[in-house]
Amino acid sequence: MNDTLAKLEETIRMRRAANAPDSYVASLGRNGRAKMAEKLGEEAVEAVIAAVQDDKPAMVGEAADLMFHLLVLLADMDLSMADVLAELERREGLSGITEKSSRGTS
Ligand SMILES: N=c1c2ncn([C@@H]3O[C@H](COP(=O)(O)OP(=O)(O)OP(=O)(O)O)[C@@H](O)[C@H]3O)c2ncn1[C@@H]1O[C@H](COP(=O)(O)O)[C@@H](O)[C@H]1O
Repeated sequence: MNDTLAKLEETIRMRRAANAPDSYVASLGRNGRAKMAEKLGEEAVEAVIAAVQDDKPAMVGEAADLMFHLLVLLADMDLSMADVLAELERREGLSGITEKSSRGTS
């Protein structure tokens, strides 16, 4: 997994465990999963708006917010980006099989 994502996941895990009052991650944890999911939805909408407006700097910022809030939600569900990447790799493997079979090779 990418180092930046791995480091951020570790920071999120530590902040959740420490539950410090000044930690944004901890405050998301205290507000509960429904609120975390709502936050992810808001960030997704902001990313959609940036894309429709073709605003590349805004898109980079919103995509970063989106990924951060996704990692927070995954952590709350005791999941991680490794689980997501494993699923993407599984799909990549499946598409390889489909491509081969459509070319008539086994
Ligand atoms: N990567 C991030 C990150 N990306 C986005 N955000 C926060 O996510 C929020 C984005 O929501 P909005 O754009 O809606 O802004 P907002 O209205 O201020 O947000 P709310 O108060 O409504 O939640 C902002 O408050 C950002 O600061 C982040 N907050 C923290 N991190 C990372 O998490 C680490 C731990 O943070 P703490 O828990 O605060 O120590 C930090 O060192 C950073 O590496």
